[in-house]
Amino acid sequence: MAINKAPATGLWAVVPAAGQGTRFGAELPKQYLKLNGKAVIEHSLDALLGCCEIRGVAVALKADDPIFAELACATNPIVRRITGGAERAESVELALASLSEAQDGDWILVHDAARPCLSQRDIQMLLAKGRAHPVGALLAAPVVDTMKRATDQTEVAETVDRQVLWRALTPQLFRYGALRDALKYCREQGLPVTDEASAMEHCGLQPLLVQGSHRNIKITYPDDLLIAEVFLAGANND
Ligand SMILES: Nc1ccn([C@@H]2O[C@H](COP(=O)(O)OP(=O)(O)OP(=O)(O)O)[C@@H](O)[C@H]2O)c(=O)n1
Ligand SMILES: C[C@](O)(CO)[C@H](O)COP(=O)(O)O
Repeated sequence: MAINKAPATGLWAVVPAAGQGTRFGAELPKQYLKLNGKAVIEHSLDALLGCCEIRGVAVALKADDPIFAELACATNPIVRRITGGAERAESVELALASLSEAQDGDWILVHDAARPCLSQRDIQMLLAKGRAHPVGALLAAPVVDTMKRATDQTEVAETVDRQVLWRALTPQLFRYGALRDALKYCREQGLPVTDEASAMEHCGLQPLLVQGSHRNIKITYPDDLLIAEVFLAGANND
């Protein structure tokens, strides 16, 4: 893999793309579905590759993935492919391990392949605020609905104060060594990790929430693809 030359502390990216897209229910994993003429994952990678500070991008794929290699972004010299794991956290851990040139103090952006509407503005804001924070940061969006806690019978137990509730987005930005250590600790302890911030939280750390665009959706269900089409078409007005 060629490496972008950049001074000082390094910046690298990891893209978990080894999911099946079970909830989406398409024949292909959702990251390979067409969105405005390109695969979903190409949009996600293009956003990262637009950040010229990034030295290398490790993409975690399912074993024997036949599709990624056919995409134009697969030939980008700073993109490397690795085989992911059964869970997203395992895919991220394996991708981190493949970045053998990275130093413990370098920064890592972890971004879902399934989030194709990431803007340069959000990447730059996350980098500026996250690198100034001792732990690191994640893009996030405040919840917009009234939030209820449910009983076991799916009745309302209480209304939860939404002022303190945020939706976790990606990218998430952490130091290479600290993130590797946190993911390893959670794996060994059997702790649930649905995003990188949760691994850091299990280690007693408090990542910074950086408010990002509500357009940075994760493709989960078929309707999300239609919404992403509209968001991408209007991306210049973001
Ligand atoms: N074992 C896994 C599972 C998920 N992912 C990636 O993590 C991101 C977010 O996961 P999610 O939206 O849950 O994707 P899927 O696991 O594909 O979806 P589903 O849960 O509906 O099967 C996606 O880019 C997905 O490809 C991964 O790299 N490795
Ligand atoms: C990392 C993530 O995108 C943050 O919202 C999300 O946790 C991954 O998706 P999942 O649906 O929880 O697997």
